[in-house]
Amino acid sequence: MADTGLPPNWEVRHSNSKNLPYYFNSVDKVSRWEPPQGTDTDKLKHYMAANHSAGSRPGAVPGVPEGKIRAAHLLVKHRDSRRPSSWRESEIIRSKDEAMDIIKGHEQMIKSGGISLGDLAPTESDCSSARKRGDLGYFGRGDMQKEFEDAAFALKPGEMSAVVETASGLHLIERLE
Ligand SMILES: O=C(O)CN(Cc1ccccc1)C(=O)c1nc(-c2ccccc2)[nH]c1C(=O)O
Repeated sequence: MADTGLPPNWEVRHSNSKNLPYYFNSVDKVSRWEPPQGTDTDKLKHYMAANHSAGSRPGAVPGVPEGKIRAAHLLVKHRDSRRPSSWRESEIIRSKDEAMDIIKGHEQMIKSGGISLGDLAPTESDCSSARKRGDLGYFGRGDMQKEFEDAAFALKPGEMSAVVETASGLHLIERLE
């Protein structure tokens, strides 16, 4: 079976009614228009180019907007953040150095395998995306602050950035797709 880059039990099928490929899980019997989490989109891109290129842009991955990636992040704000307030604290007074100590602690816990970024974000992130495990959805170049964009686009799916500083605060970024 050609390597689609999809997680186990997932396959690419074709919807004749919509004339579009979709993704089907042969065990759970579920289907979706977007590739499931954990897809290696580079491998899927090559598979699609070789097997489903009829009518679609070369290298296109159905359900993944062209040139976009999906990432989650954990944001620790400080008193010099552009908006030193969040769902967690109405007034954030910690210093940037204190924020750095906090986010480095989160980085170590994630790197040690003790906990994932998606498990930490809901309680520890100062971003409104905390309620979505830090998931920001798909975004392209030009959508985010430049430092954030450059760090996110340098990651491979599944990788986490070092601490990234933006006007919003200090971030850890995990590329999801
Ligand atoms: O920077 C500002 O002037 C205010 N912001 C921007 C913002 C505010 C609310 C919702 C989304 C973005 C934030 O501070 C902020 N930035 C982010 C952010 C920054 C980079 C990537 C993703 C999110 N989240 C937040 C937030 O409160 O929830």
